Amino acid sequence: QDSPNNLRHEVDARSGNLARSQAPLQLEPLRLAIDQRLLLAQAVARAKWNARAVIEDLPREALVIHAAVEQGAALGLPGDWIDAVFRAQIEASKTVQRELFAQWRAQQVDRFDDAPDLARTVRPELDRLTAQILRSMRDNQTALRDPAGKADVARALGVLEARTLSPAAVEQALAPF
Ligand SMILES: C=C(O[C@@H]1C=C(C(=O)O)C=C[C@H]1O)C(=O)O
Repeated sequence: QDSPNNLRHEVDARSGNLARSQAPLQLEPLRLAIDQRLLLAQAVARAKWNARAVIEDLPREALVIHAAVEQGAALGLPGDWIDAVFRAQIEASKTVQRELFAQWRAQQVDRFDDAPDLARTVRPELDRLTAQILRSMRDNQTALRDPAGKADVARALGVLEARTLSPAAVEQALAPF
């Protein structure tokens, strides 16, 4: 109740910084969804490794972006913003996958016993995360698009479990924010 966060907002309110006190950042759902999407790249990579498939699937990428832009429009989100955010998530996912493939090639991994089904299991989960990312973008649209709030947003989103997997991928995923 008296968390540093609440105290900070009280101080802001008393000093007349109402805009800020009325709109505390609620970026935890967005942070989690971005993190989960990146972590899922491990499952994607395993499925592709077992199938001897290539990492990049441009028709699927176009579908992901198209669906996100359409769903985002229904939530009142601008298409160019959605486009940039999802292109970044896709590039980040491919970075994780490429790094894993490089490791597995070096270790001469043959096949995994426990690779998930990409189309039936993993992609539906990615689609669910797309919806979650869009909802939290809608819920925090003002804060996320305010250039003055960049540092706060970066702090709120910055700690991702996926960083242990690939710091480079995390940088890519967070770049549009
Ligand atoms: C995650 C995948 O790998 C790549 C990344 C994609 C994504 O992040 O949505 C889509 C297609 C692929 O280029 C996938 O194939 O589903």
